[in-house]
Amino acid sequence: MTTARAAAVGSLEPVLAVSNLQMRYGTKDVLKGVDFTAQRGEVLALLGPNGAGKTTTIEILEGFRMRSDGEVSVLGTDPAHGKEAWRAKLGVVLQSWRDHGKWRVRELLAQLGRYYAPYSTEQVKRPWDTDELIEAVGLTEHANLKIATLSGGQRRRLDVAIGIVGRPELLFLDEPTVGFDPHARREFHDLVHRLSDMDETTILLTTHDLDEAEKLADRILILAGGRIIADGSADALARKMSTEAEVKWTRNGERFVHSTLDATKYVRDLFAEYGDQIGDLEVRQATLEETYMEMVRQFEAGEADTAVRTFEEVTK
Ligand SMILES: Nc1ncnc2c1ncn2[C@@H]1O[C@H](COP(=O)(O)OP(=O)(O)OP(=O)(O)O)[C@@H](O)[C@H]1O
Repeated sequence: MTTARAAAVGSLEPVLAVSNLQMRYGTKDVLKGVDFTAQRGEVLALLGPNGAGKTTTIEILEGFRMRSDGEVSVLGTDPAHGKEAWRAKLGVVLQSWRDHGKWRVRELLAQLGRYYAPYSTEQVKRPWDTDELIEAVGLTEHANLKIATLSGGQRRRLDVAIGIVGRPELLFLDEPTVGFDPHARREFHDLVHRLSDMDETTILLTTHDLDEAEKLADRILILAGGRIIADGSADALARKMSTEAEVKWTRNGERFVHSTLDATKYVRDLFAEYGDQIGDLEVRQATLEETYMEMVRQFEAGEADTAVRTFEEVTK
């Protein structure tokens, strides 16, 4: 096979392929059969309640944790057997801060970047130029400061810089925006878009925040009850929902509320019967967020099975 052809075939392979992934801690099954794939350049958000297994999933894909069962391929390699050259193509931003407090921002990034130099290619120069990287994450004014003096949000930006200094093909971000103010959050979202659009970086991020997932991700994967219970774009998930709508109106000074699956027909019938007597009409469909939050509430109240079943019913 020619090199060009091999590259073309290679690019069609999914960057991530996960099939029937299972993880058991002691007697507790946390992942019971997780399935998904990601193509090059896609941004995926793995969303789910506390304890659903998001970090576990991401750690298995990073090669930091051994799975109990299932098939996993990350950039064509089983992470359980990934070598240095494979690891150099991954970027990882963990949840917890690894302390390098006495280092200065620029110094640390330049130092970490050296590790990636042997993996530089014609297409992808590695590492990222230190000052350009610092600018990309919005730390230019802080480049010469000791890390211990940075605020929480600035440290998180540095975490992101550490994760992308080697210009990864695939980037894992575990709850990247915790501690960001709205401005830092918006800048971070711009950075994620830039990485996926310009560098075709594939990104898998975990978040609790549906709003963030909607803003950032091409696809949202909802993990609950040990499985992916929804997989699609925010629009597709919202469209799939066939929940009841609430119709409110007044007639002769009296207020009425009615729940119905077919609001259009109900309102048509209402006008056919009462015409001009109808006032203050309001029709509200539950949003994806409301449905998701209800699922999380039930999940956190210990009703995991009910939560998953209800959510699946409304999004099927
Ligand atoms: N090393 C471990 N040993 C035993 N149980 C563990 C271990 N790591 C995680 N767990 C348990 O597995 C479940 C999933 O944890 P995980 O951290 O993957 O969830 P998460 O979705 O990332 O949660 P959060 O949103 O709170 O970060 C939890 O019940 C957790 O207590």
